[in-house]
Amino acid sequence: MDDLQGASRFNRRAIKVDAAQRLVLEAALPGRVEMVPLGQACGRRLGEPLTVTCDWPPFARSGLDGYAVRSADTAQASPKEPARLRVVGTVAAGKLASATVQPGTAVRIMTGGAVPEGADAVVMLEQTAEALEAGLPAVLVKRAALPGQNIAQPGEEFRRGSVIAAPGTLLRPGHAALLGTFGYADVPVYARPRVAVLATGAELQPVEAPLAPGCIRDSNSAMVAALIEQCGGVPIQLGRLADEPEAVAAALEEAMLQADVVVTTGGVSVGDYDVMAAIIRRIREGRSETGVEADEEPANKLLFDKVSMRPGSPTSAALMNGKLLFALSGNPGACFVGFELFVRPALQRLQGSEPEASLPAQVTAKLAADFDKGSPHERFVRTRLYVHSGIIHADPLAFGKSSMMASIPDADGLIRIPAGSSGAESGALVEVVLLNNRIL
Ligand SMILES: Nc1nc2c(c(=O)[nH]1)N[C@H]1C(S)=C(S)[C@@H](COP(=O)(O)OP(=O)(O)OC[C@H]3O[C@@H](n4cnc5c(N)ncnc54)[C@H](O)[C@@H]3O)O[C@H]1N2
Ligand code: MOO
Ligand SMILES: [Mg+2]
Repeated sequence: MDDLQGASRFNRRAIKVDAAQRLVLEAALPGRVEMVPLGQACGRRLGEPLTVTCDWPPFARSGLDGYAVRSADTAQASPKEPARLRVVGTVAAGKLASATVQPGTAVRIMTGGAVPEGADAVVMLEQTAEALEAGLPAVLVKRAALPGQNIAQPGEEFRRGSVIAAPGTLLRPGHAALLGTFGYADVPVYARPRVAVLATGAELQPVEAPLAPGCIRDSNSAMVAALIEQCGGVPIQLGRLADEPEAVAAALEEAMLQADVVVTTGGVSVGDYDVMAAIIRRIREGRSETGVEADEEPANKLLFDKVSMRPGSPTSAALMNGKLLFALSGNPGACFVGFELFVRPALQRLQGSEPEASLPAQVTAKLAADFDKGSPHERFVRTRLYVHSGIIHADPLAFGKSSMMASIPDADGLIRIPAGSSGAESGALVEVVLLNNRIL
């Protein structure tokens, strides 16, 4: 494997996590916009600004079941001396009144009904009594009504033309209510980024295979695919690749044709068969023969090939054929952390989220146990989070080594132990990167 030999294998320059994240967000730009039925829009990011299509409510609307009246007619009303009004019609929701409300009259009205002309208040049913006036239906109103009472005025909640939500907004069920109200049967949303997943490593067996000596099953592909789904992307699992640079380069070329982003795992360190390190080095040294080089923005460009962090220090990212390529570490813990810190923000950005908002949210938490740190790099420690007396506590999980996965399912966050420190003591305040932007 001559391509993997030589001094250039070792002169990778580590950059800080924040700088690496900035490079990723500069390279990841919002992608295609597509129309989806309203029922499928929640959880997607809006692709175009949507505006209010009519004043809301669109008509003066009763908030109660009762009677539409002229408030002046009830000014002297009391339980002892109620106002007596002739009932000249009924309005069900969805129907219009046949009569207007003239002095001395009322119209029976249901919640959501259009308040008839002439009325300026609605009296709730419980404050009235049915009566007769010269043998015709009438109502006794026992309390003075205030002008406007129990009526939602046209346009009081929304004005036509105002913005419902800006592009990049993550649509929630509440947005569905607004979009339904304003007639958006189809909604423009950012297309789900298609993300190819490739695992490298001759030791990797398919999940369904029995264990062979020296081999393990490929678990990273399933984890990365699930993470991609969680970010709103569409995973395209392309399976496992042997540690053969030409075969891997060809597979990447193929993957770039069908995906917006390619994620590989494994082979990114300094081992003899670390094939992704060789591919990334070709890009760094401008030796990639593939792709058309644009004048301004090269189609093949290294973003970083080492990050000052643990786990995941050899994590690399590049543009290849103009597409984002993330080469995550093979160690499951490092693979997971690399995804959260770099791939997730890229997928958010591709779906229109603002650069700053694309980064995982961070909270300050109280450390629930001492944490000793062996490495001089910034450390990302998988942790459980819980709230006690209104304060977020971070309880570091056992089995947190880069090569270990036992702590990944229980992790709610990643404690950031700064570079240069020797760890942190129980009770100290620490910064925690949230996983999937959720505390619990
Ligand atoms: N001499 C040095 N050795 C290593 C260094 C170093 O700086 N100098 N860095 C270490 C660090 S840190 C990490 S992290 C790993 C990175 O390894 P690679 O990204 O090259 O990954 P592999 O060598 O392919 O595999 C590492 C480990 O993970 C297992 N693996 C790989 N793929 C999968 C998969 N799809 N599913 C489950 N497990 C997988 C693999 O069998 C290995 O055990 O390098 C250190 N070495
Ligand atoms: O940086 Mo590697 O991911 O520890 O172990
Ligand atoms: Mg390796």
